[in-house]
Amino acid sequence: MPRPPLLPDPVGLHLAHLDTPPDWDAEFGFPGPLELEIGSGAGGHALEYCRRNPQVRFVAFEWRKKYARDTLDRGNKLGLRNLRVMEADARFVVPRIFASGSLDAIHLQFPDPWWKRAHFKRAVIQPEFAKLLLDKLKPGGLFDMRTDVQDRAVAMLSILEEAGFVNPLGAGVFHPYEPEEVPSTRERRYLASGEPVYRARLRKPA
Ligand SMILES: C[S@@+](CC[C@H](N)C(=O)[O-])C[C@H]1O[C@@H](n2cnc3c(N)ncnc32)[C@H](O)[C@@H]1O
Repeated sequence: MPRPPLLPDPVGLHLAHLDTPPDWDAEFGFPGPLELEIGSGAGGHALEYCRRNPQVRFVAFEWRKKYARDTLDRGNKLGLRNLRVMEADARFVVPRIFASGSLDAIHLQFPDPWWKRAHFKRAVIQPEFAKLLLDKLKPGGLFDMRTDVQDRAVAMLSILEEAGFVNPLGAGVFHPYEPEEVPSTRERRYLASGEPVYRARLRKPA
């Protein structure tokens, strides 16, 4: 009987297996700022951000195999040396592979497809994980959050501010749209339709 085809290894497995942070200079082959995206989906933000910012070493987490593999393939076709894609649950791997104070920025865009209140407990941003992300950022580092779900936006902002992130615009205040921002795949749809997007640009205290 023919053997069933084996699934390819998850993208980024060599990093996901590590118990301690790698030497990121060796991994990328050059020094520079280190940034993280959680839930990169179809990769619209990760790919364009890496293209515009070749000096940034960018690690994108996306646990769905097809999205992760497509993003990596498209990044390779574009010749992006500064992108790593991790097909893994960010909540379990981020704690191990980034040292405290090592990240210059964290990007989290339209994270939760589960927008009902009853589903809040499944959300990526929970109090403990928010504290962990704060620890991984450098002093002054950026947390860039966007979502179209108002309830989730308010809840995430409150959890992040409670964890110690500083909102330069004042607690609970959303950030206006900036035309030079790199839109995510999902965000492009809302920019075209004019539907509201709730944005926050928070900082770790310097
Ligand atoms: C609603 S989509 C948005 C994708 C993209 N950020 C955008 O704006 O187009 C959320 C994505 O996050 C991914 N995701 C959710 N939780 C995750 C986790 N803990 N680790 C890795 N990926 C996750 C999902 O698979 C999904 O592709």
